Amino acid sequence: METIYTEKHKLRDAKTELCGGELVEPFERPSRAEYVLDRVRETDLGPVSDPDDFGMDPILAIHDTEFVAFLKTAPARWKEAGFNGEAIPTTWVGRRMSHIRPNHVEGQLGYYALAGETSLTEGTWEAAYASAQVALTGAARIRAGAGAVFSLCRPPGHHATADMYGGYCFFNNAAISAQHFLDQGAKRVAILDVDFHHGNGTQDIFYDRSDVFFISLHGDPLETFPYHLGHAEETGSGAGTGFNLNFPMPPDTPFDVWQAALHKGLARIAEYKPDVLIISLGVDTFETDPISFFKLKSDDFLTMGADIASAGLPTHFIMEGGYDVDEIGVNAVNVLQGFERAN
Ligand SMILES: NCCCNCCCCCS
Ligand SMILES: [Zn+2]
Repeated sequence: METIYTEKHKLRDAKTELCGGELVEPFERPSRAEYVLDRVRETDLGPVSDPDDFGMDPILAIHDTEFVAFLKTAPARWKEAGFNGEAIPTTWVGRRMSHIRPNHVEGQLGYYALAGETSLTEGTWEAAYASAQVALTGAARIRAGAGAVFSLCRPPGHHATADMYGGYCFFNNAAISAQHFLDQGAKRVAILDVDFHHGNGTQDIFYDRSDVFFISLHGDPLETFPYHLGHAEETGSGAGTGFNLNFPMPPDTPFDVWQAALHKGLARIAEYKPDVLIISLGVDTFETDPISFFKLKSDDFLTMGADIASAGLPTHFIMEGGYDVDEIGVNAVNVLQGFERAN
């Protein structure tokens, strides 16, 4: 299986994350992509290629122009406003408050942020742009006939909506890939999000549409991030009713319970008959992941990959989360190897 990767992910190198009332070293750090790349090479998974550049249009097909411009200018504006640390929001649109966008960068941070752990820094925009190109290049490989491809995206994307960032995400790489497939002639795209955290951004983007079927297996939002979306009763709206499927699961969920939900999701994907399957591949479902609470073991990721292969669809794997840095390479590539062996 070919891997698409770029060194430009290193431009996203925030020094602080707000966690537990402290500024800590971010969990979403450059070494994550390097561990995965090392494992790709160690296992001879396949060639590693640089991304092509598809420009801004596929990003703007998903994200609002003002939001994209904000991400680009906010770090410099933050400094000009006299703040010394990295740009972290401190105010949000509370209940029954106005949705008029403030002028001041401090107000705009809360207007565009859905969470406060993710600092905005110089280089973030460029890294997010490059990550989207990694996704788009993977999509192009599938369109050119590849049965499967791995877009080693960093920063991740599944928490980003059309006009909000957070949860370490800025541009929604899976959504950008899905829209690109549709713009290039696909009729139906399924996105299966196996990251521990609900893909609130991807759900939000396609919630009222039937041409993208979004399925997510994740920690119950009553107990974990993103907290404010991801419940089972969220099944889509308008034309999208029935094309959104959430499987929230409790703390300490073991693989057999998780896999039962996967099989239900794969059955619904088979009924939907998509032209392509996009996998939002987060491996923070791992038993020792520092910010999650499922109990998958490394071998379970091999089984996960084999189960995904059983769908028999062209499959675009897009890297999302996974934070137990040492193990992230083994677990992510185990999914890809399990997929390959089953094919
Ligand atoms: N103190 C940790 C809080 C983490 N909150 C954001 C989690 C984003 C996961 C992206 S896959
Ligand atoms: Zn996650």
